[in-house]
Amino acid sequence: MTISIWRYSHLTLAVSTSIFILLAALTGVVLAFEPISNQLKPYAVKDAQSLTLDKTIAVLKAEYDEVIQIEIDKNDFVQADVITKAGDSETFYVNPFTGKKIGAIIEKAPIFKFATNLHRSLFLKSTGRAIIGVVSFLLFLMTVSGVFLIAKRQGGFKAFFSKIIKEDFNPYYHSILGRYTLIPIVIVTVTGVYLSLEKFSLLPTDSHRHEVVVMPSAKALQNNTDGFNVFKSITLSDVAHVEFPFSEDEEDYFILKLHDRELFVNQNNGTVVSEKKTGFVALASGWSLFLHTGEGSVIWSLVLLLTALSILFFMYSGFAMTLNRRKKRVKIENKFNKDTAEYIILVGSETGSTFGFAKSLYNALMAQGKSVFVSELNQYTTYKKAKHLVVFTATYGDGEAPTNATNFERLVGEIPQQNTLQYSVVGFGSLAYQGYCKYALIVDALLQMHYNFVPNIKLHKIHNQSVEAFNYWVSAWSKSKNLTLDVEAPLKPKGTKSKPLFKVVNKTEMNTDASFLVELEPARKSKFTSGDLLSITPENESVERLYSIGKTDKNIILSIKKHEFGICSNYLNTLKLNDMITAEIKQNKGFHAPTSAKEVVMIANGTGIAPFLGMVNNENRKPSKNYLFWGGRTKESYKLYSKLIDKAFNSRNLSGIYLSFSKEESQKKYVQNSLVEKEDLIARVLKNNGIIMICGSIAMMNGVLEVLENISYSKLGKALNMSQIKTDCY
Ligand SMILES: Cc1cc2nc3c(=O)[nH]c(=O)nc-3n(C[C@H](O)[C@H](O)[C@H](O)COP(=O)(O)O)c2cc1C
Repeated sequence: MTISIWRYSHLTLAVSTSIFILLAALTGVVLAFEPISNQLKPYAVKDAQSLTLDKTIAVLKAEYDEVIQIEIDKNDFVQADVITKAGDSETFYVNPFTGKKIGAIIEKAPIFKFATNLHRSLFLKSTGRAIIGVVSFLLFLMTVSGVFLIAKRQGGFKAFFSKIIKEDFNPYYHSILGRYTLIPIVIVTVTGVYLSLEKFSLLPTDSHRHEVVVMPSAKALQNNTDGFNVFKSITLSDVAHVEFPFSEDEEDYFILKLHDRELFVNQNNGTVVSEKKTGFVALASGWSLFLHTGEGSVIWSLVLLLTALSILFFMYSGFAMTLNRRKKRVKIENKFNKDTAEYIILVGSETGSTFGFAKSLYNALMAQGKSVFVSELNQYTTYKKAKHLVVFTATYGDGEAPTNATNFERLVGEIPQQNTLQYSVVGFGSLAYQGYCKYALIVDALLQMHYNFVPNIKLHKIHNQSVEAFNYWVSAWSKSKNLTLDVEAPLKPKGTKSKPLFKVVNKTEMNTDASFLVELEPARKSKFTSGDLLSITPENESVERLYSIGKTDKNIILSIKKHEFGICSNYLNTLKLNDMITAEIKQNKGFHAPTSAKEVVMIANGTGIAPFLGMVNNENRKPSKNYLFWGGRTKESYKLYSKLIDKAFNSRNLSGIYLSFSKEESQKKYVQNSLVEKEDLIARVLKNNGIIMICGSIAMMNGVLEVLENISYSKLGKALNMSQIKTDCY
């Protein structure tokens, strides 16, 4: 199978640099903590940034015998190198307002020293630095190829930021995180390369020179530095470093390294003798260092930390995806060649799973003694003896051809066949995408228009590699060919998570309201309770349908109303005993039976009774008094549930049941009417902090809430307390 150039580059770069990137990312995680821990030290003095330099110089001169230099680091800590009054030479952090010492210089912790060395040079000095520089560049290239892969996956650059459809955990989060960390990774890699180039002196040299501003005057105009205008106009936020004059010689200047320029200042009169602007290269070096290390900024250090962690995740998920793709790749060893086979199977596949289906068909046909040849759509060529063509193709991007099918359209136009072939196209896709099986439609149209091909059976689409849908196509196709094929389901790659299976252990007949009960037994041990939801997505459908679960023993009870055009209810109605279905249990904590209330009122209409059937038959529930109000059409409707209700009564789990029938001649009442009749009971439950649970239609819920509100006002003199109400209505 051809893999795209972008994926190939991305993977090759990842494999070839993996060990270095792993080391760089791991040490990057550690190093991100260094600026954070430094920033948390208490040496930054409030408002120091707006203090003017003349003030700091003055206090330092008064406090110490001699000041050699001051430096303001990335953390805004002011460092002074002084000779103390006791004659000692010392360097420490000072308070720039008072000149007093506030702490000793931070020693780099051994862990940070170790991580820095490993990160910068792998302990290999210049060789290591060069390797890291190159790896940084390769990581940048990997980011670029990653951008192209995301664009391809999304169906173009325009859709780069549109919603990513979740198929599996690794590809999904690889792409999602890739989009979030794209800019930080570009910054980290580009600055990494820049810093390496700087170390090897490969950057252009700074062309700026010191320019004389005022010639030094021989006459001392003023010998009072704190009065110098130039120092008054500079705040500490501008300063990186100040070197004090070494002697009283007029040729010895104050050397001020500011962020954007360097100044020489006459020590006697304060005139700026010469000035040098900071060049672009030096500015870029400063920015590169900051952006690469995060020094001085907790927020940027956190961004760098997350970026390094993401790189580790990319490595894990990228390799997991590659392994998974390899597992999916199916090898087919053709026993016949393209010119001797009667049956040709052409496959369009991006991640390999479609080959599994092709292999199943290949094996089944070979077992029948047929001559078969399997190949990729991009390998389309002439087939001398072929009479039947089957195309199995996935769709990728957003309705585009998978990578091994991109040339098919051209090839099919260029290459004529000797025979006329009967063809059938099967599309493998996902309903989650707008262009569901779109490429299969294109292939089908191309073959339809081609004079060498006649349709056999119409295009068949398969959602999410459904084996059932595949079997359905096999039986239709083999019937059209007068074949009896025994097709084995393609093996799912190891590690593919399949949805849980449930066995149908009971199913009632449909009653007069087209309602029925289904009892399902989970194939695997499952944790769920009444009130949770069961999500069912019928084959070939993308939209899930949620049903409220009633739990009896270890099984699930569903109450279903069959709607004329309801896909899911019709599907469930076709189930027979011992059929297996796939479904997912979804927790619905908001509708679990209360654990502490002494009295519970359960109100339902129609199939909304399902969770209550489970709750009132749960032997393990803490004893509470349960009252069930149910509304249906006729007495006949109720028969569906009567057995389970009687059981609950007999085991004393149900204290009262109040039925209302809307279509019964003798009654004609709704569940709301029963509530009004039992308003004393309702008021008592509300008053005693009981819980009222409602399940069924929204219309019923609205009517019921109105009645409850009225009862609360009239009987308790207050508004209904909604924290006592739980609903699950649709
Ligand atoms: C990134 C991505 C894009 C996809 N785009 C589409 C699409 O546009 N239309 C569609 O029907 N299926 C789409 N699919 C679903 C695949 O076609 C489907 O899962 C198919 O069975 C994969 O087959 P393969 O493993 O042989 O490539 C897409 C899947 C992925 C991962």
